Amino acid sequence: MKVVNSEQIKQLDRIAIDEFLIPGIVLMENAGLAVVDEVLKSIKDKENKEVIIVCGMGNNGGDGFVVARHLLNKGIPVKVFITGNPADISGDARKNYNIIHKLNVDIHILVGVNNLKKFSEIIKSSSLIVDAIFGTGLKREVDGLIKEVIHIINNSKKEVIAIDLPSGICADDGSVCGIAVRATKTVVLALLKLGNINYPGADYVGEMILKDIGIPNKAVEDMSLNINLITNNMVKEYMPVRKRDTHKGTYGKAYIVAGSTGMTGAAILSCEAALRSGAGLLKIPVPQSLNTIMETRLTEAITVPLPEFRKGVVGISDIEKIIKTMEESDAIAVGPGSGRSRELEELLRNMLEHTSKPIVLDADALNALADRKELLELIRSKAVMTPHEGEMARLTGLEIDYINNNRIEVASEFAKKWNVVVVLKGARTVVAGPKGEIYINTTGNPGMATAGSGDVLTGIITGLIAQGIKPLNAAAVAVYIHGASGDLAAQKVGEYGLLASDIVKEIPFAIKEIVGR
Ligand SMILES: NC(=O)C1=CN([C@@H]2O[C@H](COP(=O)(O)OP(=O)(O)OC[C@H]3O[C@@H](n4cnc5c(N)ncnc54)[C@H](OP(=O)(O)O)[C@@H]3O)[C@@H](O)[C@H]2O)[C@@H](O)CC1
Ligand SMILES: Nc1ncnc2c1ncn2[C@@H]1O[C@H](COP(=O)(O)OP(=O)(O)O)[C@@H](O)[C@H]1O
Ligand SMILES: [K+]
Repeated sequence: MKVVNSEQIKQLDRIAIDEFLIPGIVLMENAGLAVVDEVLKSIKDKENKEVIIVCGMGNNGGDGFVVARHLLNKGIPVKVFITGNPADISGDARKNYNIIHKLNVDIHILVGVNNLKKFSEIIKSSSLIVDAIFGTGLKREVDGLIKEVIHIINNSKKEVIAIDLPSGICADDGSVCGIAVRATKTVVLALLKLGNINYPGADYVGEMILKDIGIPNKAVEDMSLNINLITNNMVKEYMPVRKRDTHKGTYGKAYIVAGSTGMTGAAILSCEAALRSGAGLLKIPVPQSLNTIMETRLTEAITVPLPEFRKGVVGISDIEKIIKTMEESDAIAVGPGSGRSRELEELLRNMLEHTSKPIVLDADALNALADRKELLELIRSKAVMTPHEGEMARLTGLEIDYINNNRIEVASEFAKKWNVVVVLKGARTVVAGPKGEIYINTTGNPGMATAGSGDVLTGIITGLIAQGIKPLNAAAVAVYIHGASGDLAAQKVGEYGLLASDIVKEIPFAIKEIVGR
């Protein structure tokens, strides 16, 4: 599903109007009608049906005027509040204002303190508020009278239906521009905006309903939009069908280089997650002294004991064996719980130099790359890097705050620069491909902010690549499954006590629920 920023929706709007000759007022009519549907649903069982519509001076306000007209026609009592001088309304919004003016709709103009008091009183006795102050045209901090208006709306505790975006949320990144309406429901028009799904905006939208307003699909296709929301359908499309006449070799061999003394758990979580995601076979190189514990904990994996660099850390004295196993595999991962050492850097250098196989780089492998940036040059192709913002900061030298405020741009620039797939983890994980492809994930919950959760993700990505899914798609599908597994786990144990191992246990059930098998 496509996601747009304010510039892209403006451009799409222009294409629909100028190239496909759909009058803007028709789109506005469709937008208003889409909102009316939702308003009627909401007030259906209410005795008091009075609807307050708060309109701004742009097209979002224009949508609000259309809503007013149709509600009036259905006998619903409506009051319209306008946040400025109606003389300043122009274009299609002006036409719709003129119509409701002619129809003698009860229109109030919001100016001055007394006026706000009246507004506050009137909404107390209403049933529902429609927020049509700002949509994608919000440009600067909200202040003055409109700030007060939004404050009153939020304090009213009334049900609020926002048109397109809760007013005050920036369409481009979900930031709050001073203050924003806390909506119960947001009717999103035509396409999802980044502001609807990115935090903190996502916390303000309430229930999100996406409505068609008649923009031709062809116009959307012609724009080759690059930002996508990962959906159930995408996962269904890419998860391989398990045909009857197959065997474990069909589903690929994974090779996970992970774990060291004190961090065997990371290896176990990654390995179990890869197997629970459907990989046919899994091998793990193990420092000799840890072999017994790994064998005891990993029933289904094959451990490959190797000489140690120091106790509990895989050495590279038998690098040929590592390279051979690596090349016999379909997907490789390196890093979870590997520990930071010169030896790991050398191991990684050898792996990157010798492999032609897709490789997932996580945790200590990312630290090694941050410490020795020249190793990044060795990544030739098909690598998936899974940094959280801290690891991304070390890799790029950027401030964490900057990364968090520009997650898509940072992930995408890095992916393009190094020709890799980047999974920038967090509350809205961004998956970026080397050609500018972007996938955003909305599954998952804060219970997943727990030790080992990222190791599970690495296992899922590796397991999916082993099954033949291309790295970019595997990364996108994996973050969705990872989040969905975390959501199932949270349903059972809540968010506080959720452990990474709870996420692993839910992987098969999440896949079954999404894929249906
Ligand atoms: N895309 C589509 O296909 C369709 C889109 N449609 C709808 O149009 C919406 C976009 O409309 P839009 O572009 O007119 O912008 P909108 O959100 O109404 O805001 C602009 C107004 O707000 C003002 N303003 C801005 N910031 C401010 C601030 N901080 N404080 C105070 N004022 C501020 C700004 O004033 P200015 O900066 O110009 O002085 C201007 O007056 C979109 O979300 C959807 O609902 C549908 O009608 C059908 C088809
Ligand atoms: N609030 C949240 N909502 C959704 N997912 C989250 C949230 N917090 C963390 N996660 C997910 O949990 C994982 C944490 O990974 P990471 O920070 O690497 O943990 P660790 O290093 O302990 O394994 C990431 O996939 C991240 O996207
Ligand atoms: K709005």
